Amino acid sequence: MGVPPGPGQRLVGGCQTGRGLLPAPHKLLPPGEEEEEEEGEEGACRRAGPLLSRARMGVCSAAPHRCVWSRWDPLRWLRSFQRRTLARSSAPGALQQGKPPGVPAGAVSRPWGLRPGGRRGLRTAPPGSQEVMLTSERYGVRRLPFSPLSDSDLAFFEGLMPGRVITNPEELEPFNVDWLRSVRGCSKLMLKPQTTAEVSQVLRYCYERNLAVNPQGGNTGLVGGSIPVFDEIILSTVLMNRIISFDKVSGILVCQAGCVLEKLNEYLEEQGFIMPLDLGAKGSCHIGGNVATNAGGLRLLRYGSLRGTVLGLEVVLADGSALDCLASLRKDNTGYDLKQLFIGSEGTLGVITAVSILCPQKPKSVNLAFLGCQSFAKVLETFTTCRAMLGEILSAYEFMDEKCMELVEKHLKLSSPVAGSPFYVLIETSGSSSTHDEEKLNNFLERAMTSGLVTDGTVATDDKKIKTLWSLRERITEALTHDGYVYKYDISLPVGKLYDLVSDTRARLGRSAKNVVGYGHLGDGNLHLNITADSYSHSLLDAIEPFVYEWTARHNGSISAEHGLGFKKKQFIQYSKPSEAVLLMQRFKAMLDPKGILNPYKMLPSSS
Ligand SMILES: O=C(O)CC[C@@H](O)C(=O)O
Ligand SMILES: [Zn+2]
Repeated sequence: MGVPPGPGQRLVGGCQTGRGLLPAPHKLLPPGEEEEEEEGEEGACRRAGPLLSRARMGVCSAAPHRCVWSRWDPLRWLRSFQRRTLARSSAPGALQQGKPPGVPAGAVSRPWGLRPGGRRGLRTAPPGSQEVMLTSERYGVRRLPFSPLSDSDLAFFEGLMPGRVITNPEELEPFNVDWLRSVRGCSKLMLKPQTTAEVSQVLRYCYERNLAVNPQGGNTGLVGGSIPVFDEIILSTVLMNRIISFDKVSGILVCQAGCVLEKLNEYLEEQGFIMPLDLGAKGSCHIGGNVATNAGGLRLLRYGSLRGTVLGLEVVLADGSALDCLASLRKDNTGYDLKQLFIGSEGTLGVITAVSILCPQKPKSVNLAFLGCQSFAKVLETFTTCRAMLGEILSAYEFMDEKCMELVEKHLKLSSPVAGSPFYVLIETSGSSSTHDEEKLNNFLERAMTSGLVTDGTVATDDKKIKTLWSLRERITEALTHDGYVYKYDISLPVGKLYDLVSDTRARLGRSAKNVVGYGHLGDGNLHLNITADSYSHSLLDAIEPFVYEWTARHNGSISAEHGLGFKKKQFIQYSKPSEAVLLMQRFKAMLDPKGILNPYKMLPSSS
């Protein structure tokens, strides 16, 4: 299904390097330009769709095959894009079966570089083989007076869930260290319940015995919230992975907390639906953990936060009592909305065992534009323009700076089809009519290019290319871990100020940091400021904190947009919440967990 070349244009077919053929059209060359043949091995070129490039020549070094793109008139391309849209819309059965970002059904991604099944393991070379320092030593934490684990405790748990009681230190190791290799605990026991009743029995026992418990999902958190600080018992949701029900009429899914986000999405896609959230960690993270941290991710701009899409929860409280608020209703105004207390409570108030969640229809048409901007002001103006012109079909607006792209290329060997700009934006549309969506996207792109908001770019409309482009953004976190020790900041700010924090931090740290990068969910006003160094250093940390938090508070931002406070940020909550609010949170904690056994040392400051 080729696309007819526009007047004066020659269509250059797929990358014809032996057997590896990219579906035509691969690229469009203006008249008079010769395609440069590059030496390359067999294989498919991973470059995304047609390029919008202003007078530039570059080489896509996607291994193992290399291809070339050439000088190019964006408007000519746009016109050809419009013609294709029209041609497609008049063809029978022209609806494009687009896919949302992420992996095609059946494929297993390795987000965060994780192996499935909750075991950490890097897709690429490990970021560092050094031993991770114990959190208690690095941060000077004192153990609270919980009971130590006894042989009779082990005998009780073994009797309760035979074969699902892990005590082997080697087996426990990956669950005692976070994926970033920045915090480490020394738990001697991990339990793998399968049912809510088992979670209930475990907690009842722990509560009576005064044993501390660390709930853990896919262990993909970035603030040390799911790793024990001392010897807390790890309560894993890994075997609680059953889908309980899905109602195709309402789109409401009910499932256990340990279901992996990507698996849920695959299950829903088969029924014509998707999960309302999508994260880089989707291949490993558990829905219970997503809800416990109120994870945001890449689709929040379109489908809103979990505070809106989660309709009900089942939670086991610290004393073992189960709270069944697993409603599957869009509307329910009977009393306080208790589930909201547990969403984002990071396992400190109860253990989420099941979730009821509202899922949107799978969009029939998805397009992705990856564009280069010459300044952050242009990134902002591009956002306001696309929001106005794309309206309801806009489903993601992500940005990243050139440093991010450099690191993704350097450490992961991914190649970007668009280069040479200080900023990049990724704009996704999701809708129900490809003709309508492409027309809107065309109009927007034309405006963005003719007005100079965007100087370079590419557009993808098929699943594979969309996925390739998304990985440039989704794998930044992974690339950063290969750059050294990473200091992470997940900040909400008035969108106009978003990048000032990156520039100010860069200027402040000078050469003491290896790299200071900024990227994130611009459409949600969420910046991911990441700083890398060869290794962890107290003095660098002192130069960053509390500077970043003070800066954020001064600009009315939040020091945790979507990652939570976990262990690493809990002492800084006052930069975003007044002391009265923190006090009230501590009172809720004391009421629901009077002995403080649930995820101790996390989220709330040690003393107010
Ligand atoms: O690594 C980070 O700082 C951000 C991770 C994640 O929230 C993302 O948006 O990619
Ligand atoms: Zn994020």
